[in-house]
Amino acid sequence: MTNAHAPVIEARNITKRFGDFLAVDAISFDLLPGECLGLLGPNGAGKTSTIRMVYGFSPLTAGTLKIFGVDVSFGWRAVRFGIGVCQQDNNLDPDLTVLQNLEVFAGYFDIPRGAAREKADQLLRFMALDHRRNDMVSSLSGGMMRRMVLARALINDPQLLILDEPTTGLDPQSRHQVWEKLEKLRAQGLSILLTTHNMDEAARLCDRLIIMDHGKILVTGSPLDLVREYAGHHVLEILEPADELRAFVRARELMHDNLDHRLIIYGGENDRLFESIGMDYCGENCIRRMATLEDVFLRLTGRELRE
Ligand SMILES: Nc1ncnc2c1ncn2[C@@H]1O[C@H](COP(=O)(O)OP(=O)(O)OP(=O)(O)O)[C@@H](O)[C@H]1O
Repeated sequence: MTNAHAPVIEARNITKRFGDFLAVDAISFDLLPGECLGLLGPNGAGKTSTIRMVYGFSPLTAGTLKIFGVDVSFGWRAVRFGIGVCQQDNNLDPDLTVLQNLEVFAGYFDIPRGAAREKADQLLRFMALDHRRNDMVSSLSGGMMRRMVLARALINDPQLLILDEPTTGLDPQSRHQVWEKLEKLRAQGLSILLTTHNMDEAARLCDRLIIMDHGKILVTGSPLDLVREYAGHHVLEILEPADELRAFVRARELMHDNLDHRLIIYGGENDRLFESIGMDYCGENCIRRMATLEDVFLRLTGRELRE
C-alpha cells in the first residue's frame, strides 16, 4: 500500500481446478488504481471462479496473487479490510432491517457503533434507500436489494470493490440506477473489478476489459479499442441471406461471420460497400448498425455472448 501507482491486483498464472476440471487456466492480469476492470464472457467462462480467488473465497490451485502489493499466500489479514465484495447472490439477512443489515456487517470490520451508524446513514442516502431504513430487507424490490448489497460492500470504505454480475436479473430501470451509482464510485477513484456477460454494462462501466472463454483470456483492451480492432466500425447484418450474397462475401474476402440464418459483414466507418450490398441484395432483411462487443466475441469464438 506504499506506492500509489502500484497495481491494486497483480494476478500471475492464477489457476482454479475443480477435480479434473480446469475452470481458470493460468491467467494473468493487473488492476491499476482507480481503474474499473471487467471480466466479460459467457456463462461458465470462469469469471466467478476468478474473482472468488481474488477476494479470498476460494483458494488458488496455482499461481500468485498480490493485493495492495501483499502476496495473499501469506494470509488475508492485511488486505481484507480494504476490499468490498458484492457476490452474485444478494445474501442479505432476511430477519433484519435494512439498517440492521449494515450495522451487523460493520461489526465484522470492528467499526465502532457510532461510526457504523454514520456510515450506514451516508450509504443509505447515496443508494436512495434512506426511506426504507427500518423495513425488513425481504420487502425490498430486486433493484433495491442490489443497491443494498452494494451499500453493504462499501461499509468498510474499501479501496477495491469486487462485483460479481452487479445487475444480472434486474429490470432495465433498476439496472440503470445501479450503473449510475457505480459510475459515481468510479469517479471518486475507487478501484473496481467486476464480472459481467452484459456487453452494455461492460462498455459503459469498464475502462478495460478482459474477455474470457473456457477459463482463458482471449483478449484485453478498452471496450472501444477491442471493438475497433476486432469488429471495425459498422456492421451489416442480413437475415436469411441469399446464397449469392454469401458467395459474393466469400469471393470478395470481406470480414464476415456466416451464421445459420444470418450473415454479419464487418466494415469501416464510411464503407460504400455496404450501400451497394444493401441495394443489390438486402431489402428489408438488412440492418446496418454500430459494431459492438457482442461482435468482438463472435469474431473471436464463432459463438454469441448471449445464450
Ligand atoms: N465448485 C465447483 N465445482 C465444480 N465445478 C465448478 C465449481 N464452480 C464452478 N465450476 C465450473 O467451473 C466453470 C466456470 O464457472 P464460473 O462460475 O467461474 O463461470 P462464470 O464465467 O462465472 O459463469 P456464470 O456467468 O454462469 O457465473 C463452469 O463450468 C462451472 O460449472
